[in-house]
Amino acid sequence: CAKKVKLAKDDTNDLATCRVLLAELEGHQDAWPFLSPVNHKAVPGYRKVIKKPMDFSTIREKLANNRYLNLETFIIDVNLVFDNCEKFNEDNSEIGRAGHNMRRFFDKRWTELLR
Ligand SMILES: Cn1cc(C(=O)NCCN)ccc1=O
Repeated sequence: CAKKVKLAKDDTNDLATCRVLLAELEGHQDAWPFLSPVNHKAVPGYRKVIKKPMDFSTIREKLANNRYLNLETFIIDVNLVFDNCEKFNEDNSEIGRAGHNMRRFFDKRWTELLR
């Protein structure tokens, strides 16, 4: 739009960008541990250790209900998924490795889309 303050970032396409990024995360072959909330009844210790659970289906729900203020608050939730994973899982484990792979993929994609 014309006549905006020069320093303001153009956030017009941020919602579409979040939807694209989330779809790509969900479609990744290593997304399986993160597609739905961790079942804390089936995973001993999870509820006590992880203070703010997050997963891709919860992010999709929040996006659909306009719960993200901007791209940054969306990225904070995506990173929460990976930070929780690192906290609870050994690096050298199936789920730990999936988390590292997904974080690497996400970092690459959002910088490509926004830089
Ligand atoms: C992200 N995460 C997932 C699980 C899990 O068991 N997910 C169900 C996969 N079918 C356990 C711990 C953990 O940190």
